[in-house]
Amino acid sequence: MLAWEGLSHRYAGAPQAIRYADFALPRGRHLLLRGASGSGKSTLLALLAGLLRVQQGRLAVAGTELAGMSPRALDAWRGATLGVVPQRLHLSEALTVAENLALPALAAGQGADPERAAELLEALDVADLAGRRPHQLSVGQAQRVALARALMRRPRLLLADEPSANLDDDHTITLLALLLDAAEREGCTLAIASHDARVVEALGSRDDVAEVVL
Ligand SMILES: Nc1ncnc2c1ncn2[C@@H]1O[C@H](COP(=O)(O)OP(=O)(O)OP(=O)(O)O)[C@@H](O)[C@H]1O
Repeated sequence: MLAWEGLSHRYAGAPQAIRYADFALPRGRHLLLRGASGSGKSTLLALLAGLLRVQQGRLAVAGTELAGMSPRALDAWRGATLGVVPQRLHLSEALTVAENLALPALAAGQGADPERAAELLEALDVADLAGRRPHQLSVGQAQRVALARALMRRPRLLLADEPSANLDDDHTITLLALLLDAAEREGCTLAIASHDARVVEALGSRDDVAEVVL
């Protein structure tokens, strides 16, 4: 599902490249990417998502070798393969929850899928919030909506960058359970980047989670 070899990334003007030790995610495992601030977690997630181009080395995600793909091909691949729960949720305030869930399909030039949206909101226990706008949601509800949006197009890989940032202990534990449950139900692989000790403690001991420490 995920593997890289000889992978490094150098930002323009940076004195040196960030180098990643070779890694292959065992089948059936989720990924916990951890490391100190500035160690390169977000950069690696951006590479996995095809948002940064592979400059050096090889990177295979869900059976696709990303090095050498054109930006256009990467865009299409990303939309069909990945779901992303961003650190700041980026729900559109101008739209209702249901409309926010229609965005991924519309962005890909496809029709909205209200049945899929309803199914996900139900599974995430926020079915009654479909008509609300993001500012009318609690923190935990907004997290669920962002997760539902990430799952709309049935991704094979679900990426979450520092999902517990700004969450208290209870919300953090609940969110991790939601992410793991959703990955199980949807049959997708989860990749979480975090330097939060609570996340590391909750996920590090699970035998369905492999860790990469940067
Ligand atoms: N656009 C950029 N241009 C130049 N340098 C960058 C850029 N983005 C990140 N960096 C640098 O690359 C290194 C890795 O950054 P990255 O954001 O991947 O780390 P991180 O492990 O996700 O950190 P954090 O936990 O603080 O979010 C850091 O030294 C950072 O300063």
